[in-house]
Amino acid sequence: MSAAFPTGRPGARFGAARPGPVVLGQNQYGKAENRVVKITREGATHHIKDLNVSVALSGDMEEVHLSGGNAHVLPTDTIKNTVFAFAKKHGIESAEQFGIHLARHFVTSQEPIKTARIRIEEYTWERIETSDGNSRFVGADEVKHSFVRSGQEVRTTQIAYDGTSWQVVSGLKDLTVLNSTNSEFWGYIKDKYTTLQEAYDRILATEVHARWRYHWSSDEDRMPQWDRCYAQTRKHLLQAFAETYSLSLQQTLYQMGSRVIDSRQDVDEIRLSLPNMHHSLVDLEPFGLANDSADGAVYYAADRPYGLIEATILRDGATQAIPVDLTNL
Ligand SMILES: O=c1[nH]c(=O)c2[nH]c(=O)[nH]c2[nH]1
Repeated sequence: MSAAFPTGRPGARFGAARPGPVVLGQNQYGKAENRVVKITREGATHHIKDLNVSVALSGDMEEVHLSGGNAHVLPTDTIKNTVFAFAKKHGIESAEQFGIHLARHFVTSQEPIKTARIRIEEYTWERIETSDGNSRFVGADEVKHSFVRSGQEVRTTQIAYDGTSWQVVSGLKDLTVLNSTNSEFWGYIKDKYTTLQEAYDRILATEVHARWRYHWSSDEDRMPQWDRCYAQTRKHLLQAFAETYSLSLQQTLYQMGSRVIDSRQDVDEIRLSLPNMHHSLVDLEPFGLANDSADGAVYYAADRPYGLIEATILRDGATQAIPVDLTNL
């Protein structure tokens, strides 16, 4: 059985006029967006973990929907409390590890609960460098307890567990990158609606939204080192973006995805969603100013509409399991 994404039984027939029995379709419940912040202390040096944890449980839940009998319902309030208690009791080694702990707990501790899906967003904080080089001392202790929230990407993970198998899909969103050259776009279809000029030296910028599925699916297998895997995958994405001489964002996307699949044996599939953050040269001719992509070029950064380039890159033989629409993950 796949732990992937619970689909449930087919839903009721649509159309109010149609006669026939009504059945309960896919259902799940839980507590969404538990904002958990944990501070751990090493002397005066503090560490921060800042998570947004959403829990969705499903299983033997016909009764509560059909008659309101709550005997199988673990209250969402209890679900919330469990998230906070686990942060205290077990710590947050990584978002993935924390999600695995929670999913295992819900599925194994309550008989009616058959599957758990834990979604986590992680926000990163950087230390604030103080005027004395971040090394203020109180007694013998170096004081490090001030942070600025990183404007960079949000780390994400989704853990799905059905009591037997695991699916871990991790990722990142809002990682903004830009190449100020080494990007062209030409040779495309031209019809009567085409006005786009061919570009032989353009800016290529995007906000990387990526989800990758780990090969790990069984407690029998060696578990990946989640933090290291995240850092390496992020690095491969960035390096492939920077190192690709791009003839289209589609080509860059494929290079980014295949770099991850080639370099990380523990990743079987990656889906990338890349908005093309168009930068167009401003026409400054009316002011007697030549403006081409040579030195000192001035661009207009349009924020919408934007091209949206999306694809899944897989290890040969792997099954595509990451949903096409990443907002549904
Ligand atoms: O890299 C690109 N891919 C496209 O499909 C496209 N379409 C477009 O107008 N500009 C671009 N750029």
